[in-house]
Amino acid sequence: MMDGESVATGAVPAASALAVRGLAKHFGDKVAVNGINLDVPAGSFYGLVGPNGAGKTTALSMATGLLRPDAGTAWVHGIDVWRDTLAAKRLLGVLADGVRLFDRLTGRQLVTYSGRLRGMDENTVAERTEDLLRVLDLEEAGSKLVVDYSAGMTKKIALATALIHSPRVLVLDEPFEAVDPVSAANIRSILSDYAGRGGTVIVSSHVMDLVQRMCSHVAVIASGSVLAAGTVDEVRAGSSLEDRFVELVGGRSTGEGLSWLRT
Ligand SMILES: Nc1ncnc2c1ncn2[C@@H]1O[C@H](COP(=O)(O)OP(=O)(O)OP(=O)(O)O)[C@@H](O)[C@H]1O
Repeated sequence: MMDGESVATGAVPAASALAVRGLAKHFGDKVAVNGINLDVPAGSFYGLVGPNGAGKTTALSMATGLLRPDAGTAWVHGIDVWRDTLAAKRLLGVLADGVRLFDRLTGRQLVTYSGRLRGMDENTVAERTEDLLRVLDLEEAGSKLVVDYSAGMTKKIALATALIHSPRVLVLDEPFEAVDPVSAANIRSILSDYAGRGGTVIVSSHVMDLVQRMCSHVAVIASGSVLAAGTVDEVRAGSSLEDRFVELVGGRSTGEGLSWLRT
């Protein structure tokens, strides 16, 4: 579907891994998300891009059962996120932006806790926790308190908590922010393998080059509305995604800039 066009209401979009219809949220006078529609095909690697304050985090929070929408709803594999929140959450792994972790636990304890909370058995949780710590280069840090982690380590341990139960749909808000290049490459290959095996990944990112290389689909959001959505090739329409993004969103300053900023 292009440009978030409206669809017939009433039908449950069961074919999509994640679908949202008419999703809206305002904070006081500020319209953060302005009635958006999106369809994320199952098995896709879906990028969500947009300028700062575009509404990406708000939209993803509403789509994953973390923030109640003013209007509209979301479905995960046909399950209404706001009618059957628990069932929808079982299918989801979420890396939320800025959500507090239980940071008085060690990394290993936090990941273990997430697995146990999902009802997984102890041995599987222990095995997967070690696997995750290893591929995310957190083996040593696993016995440190999360409160003492760097920003990148915190991002990686939060990602581990989103992966432990092998969800059908992963929703990751800026998963590469503050993460070093080697860990980022490891995370990219984990996510690509996962999508290759039928999982669905939705990532928000500001790195256009990464989205262009990594994602099969992309939606461009600005001022709470979807400006374009589809496969990456459809959206970039022969240009680079970065050029297309600037063209769609505008806002490049061409003036003199900060003439006083000099040595
Ligand atoms: N809890 C809140 N209270 C008030 N305003 C909010 C709140 N959360 C978000 N907003 C506002 O809603 C708008 C959308 O914010 P949101 O965090 O969804 O943007 P974003 O696209 O994720 O931005 P970024 O790329 O900078 O992370 C912004 O104008 C923001 O100031």
